[in-house]
Amino acid sequence: MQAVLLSVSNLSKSYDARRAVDGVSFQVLSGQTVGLIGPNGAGKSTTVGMLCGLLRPDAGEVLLAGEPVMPGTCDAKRRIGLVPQDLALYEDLPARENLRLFGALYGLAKETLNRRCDEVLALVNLADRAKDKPATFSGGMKRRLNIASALMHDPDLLILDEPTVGVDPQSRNAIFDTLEQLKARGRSLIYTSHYMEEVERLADHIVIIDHGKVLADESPDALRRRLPAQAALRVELEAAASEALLAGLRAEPGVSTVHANGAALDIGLAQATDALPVMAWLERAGCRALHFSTVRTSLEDLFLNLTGRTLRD
Ligand SMILES: Nc1ncnc2c1ncn2[C@@H]1O[C@H](COP(=O)(O)OP(=O)(O)OP(=O)(O)O)[C@@H](O)[C@H]1O
Repeated sequence: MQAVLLSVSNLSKSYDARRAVDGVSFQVLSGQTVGLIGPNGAGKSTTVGMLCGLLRPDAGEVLLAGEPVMPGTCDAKRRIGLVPQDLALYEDLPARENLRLFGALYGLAKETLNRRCDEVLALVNLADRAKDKPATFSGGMKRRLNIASALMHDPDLLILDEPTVGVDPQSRNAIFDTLEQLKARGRSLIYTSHYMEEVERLADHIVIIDHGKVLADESPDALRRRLPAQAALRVELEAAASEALLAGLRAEPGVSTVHANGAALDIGLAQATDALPVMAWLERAGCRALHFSTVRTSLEDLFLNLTGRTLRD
């Protein structure tokens, strides 16, 4: 059985009257990747700040291998690497010198510094740009260097706060390659995002957070089993449907959910094959469809189902 590396219990934090994090608990097992997902303002960055000991919780505690992580403590924090949402790099210092600086801050000896620079530059695929300044890098390359700097002290747990914001698709894939390599080497990761497909790709376990509270804390497979619909029928009608019609639609066999946004209907179906009977029902009810499509549901739909809102506005 995997040992518990990080244990988060009942974390809470308010900014004045606003409760940003409200009783958050979860665990990260050794070697596990946990995806922390929620919309803008859900409380992810505030949680991350407390996990790294940068922010003091109002209540609750964070233990890394049994040791408390708090502002002012040191030992446990040395085992954590943080990739913050905002880039933390010196633009006019060559990439390798940036890394040496971060390594020196962690007290690495000279030989270890040089070796780790080579290792992490190779890991993030920037070995050929070691002498160049970040000021000449693309957004994605800067992100990769930012990840490299958090890895200099070879942490057991790497925490990444929305590492793909402003990143081109090629660099995004390079970031995933790096993280997959770290996973294969047994490192533990916490990855925050408001993109479910990113979290699904990497995470062994997903914690869904909204308004500072944990809504779900399960494996991707267990979450998928909670989806009320396996497919969705999206229909654009000529005019908005009446409440009576929506109620009738909800009562139809095979229909699990109906969300209406003006003339657009998003109909959750138990099976993709329920789409045709539902279209026939709409026609019999006198609704003219201008456009329709069917899609397989994804974990993004689970968030919609749990909160009535989409992950991104
Ligand atoms: N320093 C601060 N002072 C006051 N309020 C804050 C501060 N930092 C965050 N908040 C508020 O706390 C709530 C949670 O914010 P937080 O940044 O933790 O969420 P998030 O999920 O990381 O969002 P995003 O994806 O936009 O970064 C929000 O309502 C935010 O406005």
